[in-house]
Amino acid sequence: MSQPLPMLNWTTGFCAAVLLGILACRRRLATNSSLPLPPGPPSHWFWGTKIPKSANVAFLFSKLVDEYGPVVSIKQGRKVAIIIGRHDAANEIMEKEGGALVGRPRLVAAGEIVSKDMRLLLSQSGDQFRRLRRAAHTHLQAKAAETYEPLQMFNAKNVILDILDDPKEHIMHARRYATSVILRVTYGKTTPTAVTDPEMVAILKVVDHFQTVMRPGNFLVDRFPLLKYIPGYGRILEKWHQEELALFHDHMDRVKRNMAEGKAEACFMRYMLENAEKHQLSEDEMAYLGGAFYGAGSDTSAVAIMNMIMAATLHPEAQTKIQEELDLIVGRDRVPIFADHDMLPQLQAFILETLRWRPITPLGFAHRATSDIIWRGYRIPAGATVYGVHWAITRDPVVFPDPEKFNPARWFDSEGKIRTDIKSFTFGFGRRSCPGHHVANRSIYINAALIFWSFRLSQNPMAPIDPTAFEDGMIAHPRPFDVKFEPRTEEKVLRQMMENYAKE
Ligand code: HEM
Repeated sequence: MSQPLPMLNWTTGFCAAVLLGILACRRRLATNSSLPLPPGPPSHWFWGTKIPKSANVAFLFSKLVDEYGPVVSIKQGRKVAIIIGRHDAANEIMEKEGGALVGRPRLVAAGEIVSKDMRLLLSQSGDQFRRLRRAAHTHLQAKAAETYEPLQMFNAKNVILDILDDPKEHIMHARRYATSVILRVTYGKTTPTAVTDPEMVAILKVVDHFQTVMRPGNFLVDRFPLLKYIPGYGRILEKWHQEELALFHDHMDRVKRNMAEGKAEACFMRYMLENAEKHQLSEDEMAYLGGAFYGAGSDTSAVAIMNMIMAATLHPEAQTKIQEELDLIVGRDRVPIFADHDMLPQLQAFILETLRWRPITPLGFAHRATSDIIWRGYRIPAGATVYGVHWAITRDPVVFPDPEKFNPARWFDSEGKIRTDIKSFTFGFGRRSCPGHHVANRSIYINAALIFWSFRLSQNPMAPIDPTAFEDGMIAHPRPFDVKFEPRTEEKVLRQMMENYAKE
C-alpha cells in the first residue's frame, strides 16, 4: 500500500515545480513588458526619432542625455535604440549586464554588404564571433603585446625624426606610426611604410569607407533591408567590399609567398595560416581578421597620438609638469623606455585625461541586447541597439566635475597616486571591449614619452600656430592643425640620440 506514494510525491513535486516555473516566467514576462522604456524624445510612429543627417551623432546623443537622463530611449522605425550616457549606468548596464550585450545590431550596409559578415567588429554573438575573437587574442593579449615593445620604440623614434624633418605633417607621421606597427604585428612587414605608398593609400581608403558606412543614417538600406535585393542598389558598397577583400588577400598572400620561400617573419598571419584548422576559419575569414587589426587598430592609435599633441599644445602648464617629471626620472642623457612607465604618474594622468577629454570613438560601437535587461525600473528590451556613448560618459559631471576642463590632476587620489576607482571606457565595454588595448596603450605611452621628452618644453612649448583652430572642439578625427615644434635639445644631439635609441 505504501509503494506508490514516493512516485506520487515525485510527480506532484515535479508538476508543482513546472507550474511554479511557468508562473515565475509569466510574472517576469508580465513585469518586464509592463515596465517602461527609459525616457526619451517623442518620435514619429513610422520614422521614429528624427536624427538630422548632418548632425554629429555623438554630440546629439549627449544632448539627449543632458535632457532626459542617464539612459535614454529613441525609436528607429519600430526598433528601439538605447543611449547610455553616464558612468554609473555604463557600469551597471554595459559592464554588469555584459553577457546580454555581446551582440551587435544588424548593419546591412557595413556588416552584410561591405564586410559580408566577416568583420570581427560587427560580428554577431555566437560561434563565428568566438572563433574570430579567440584567434585575435593569440596575438593581442598582454603577453604578446609585451613582445612588440621594441618595434613600437623603433617606430616611435621615427615619429620624432619625421617631425624634425617635416613638422607640418605630424598627423601623417602618427598615421604612419600606427600603420607600420599594425602591419608588422599582423603580416611581419619590416620594410618602411611611407605615407605615399600605394599600400598605405589603399589602407586609408578602406578605413575611410568603413567610417562612412558606419555612420548611422548614411545608408537607407539599414532602415529598409529589402533594398539590398533590388538589382543595382548598393553598387558602391559592393565595390568597397571587393576593394577591401582584394587588399586583405594581397597582404595574406604575401605572407604565404614568404612562407613558401622560408623567409616569413613571425607574425599573426603566419600563425593563422599555420593553425587554420585549429581556429576553423576560412581563407576569407582569416584575410578579414588580418584586415580587422588595421581597420580597428591603425586609425584609432593614430588619433590617440594626434589628440595628445593637440592637448599638449593647448595646455602648456601640463607640458611643464610632465617635463619636470621626465627630467627627474629619465634625465637628459637617455631616452624614455617602457620600464619608466610606472614612475611617470604625471604622464599617465595626462594620457588618461586626453583620452577622457577627447574620446577616440566618441559614439562608441553599438551593442545589441540579446535578452531583456531591467535597470532601475526601466526595460531595455531584447533586440534593442545599445550605445555606450563615450562622449557623454566622459562628460559625466558627477565623476568628472567641470568636465570640459582639461585637468590631469583629477586622476590623482588624495595620496598622489593614480586613481584606480574610475573605470575608463576608452576601449569599450564588457565582452566586446577592444582586444587590442594592450598594444594600443603601449603605443600611446611610448609616443607620449618620446614626444614630451624630445621637445624640451620649458623653453619652447609645443604650441598651436593658430589657437582658434581648436575652438570648435575637434573630436575623433582632428583636422590638420599646425603645431610649432621646436625641440630645446640641440637638434643634432636629439637626432643622434634617436638614431641610437631603438633598432628593430
Ligand atoms: C587607441 C587605440 C584604440 C582604441 C581607442 C580602440 C577602441 C575600441 C573600441 C571602443 C572598440 C569597441 C568596443 C565595444 O564594442 O564596446 C574596439 C574594438 C576592437 N578593437 Fe580597438 N581600439 C584601439 C586600438 C586597437 C588595436 C591596436 C587593435 C588591434 C591591433 C584593435 C582591435 C580591435 C578589434 C578587433 C575590435 C573588435 C572587437 C569586437 O567587436 O569584439 N583596436 N576598439
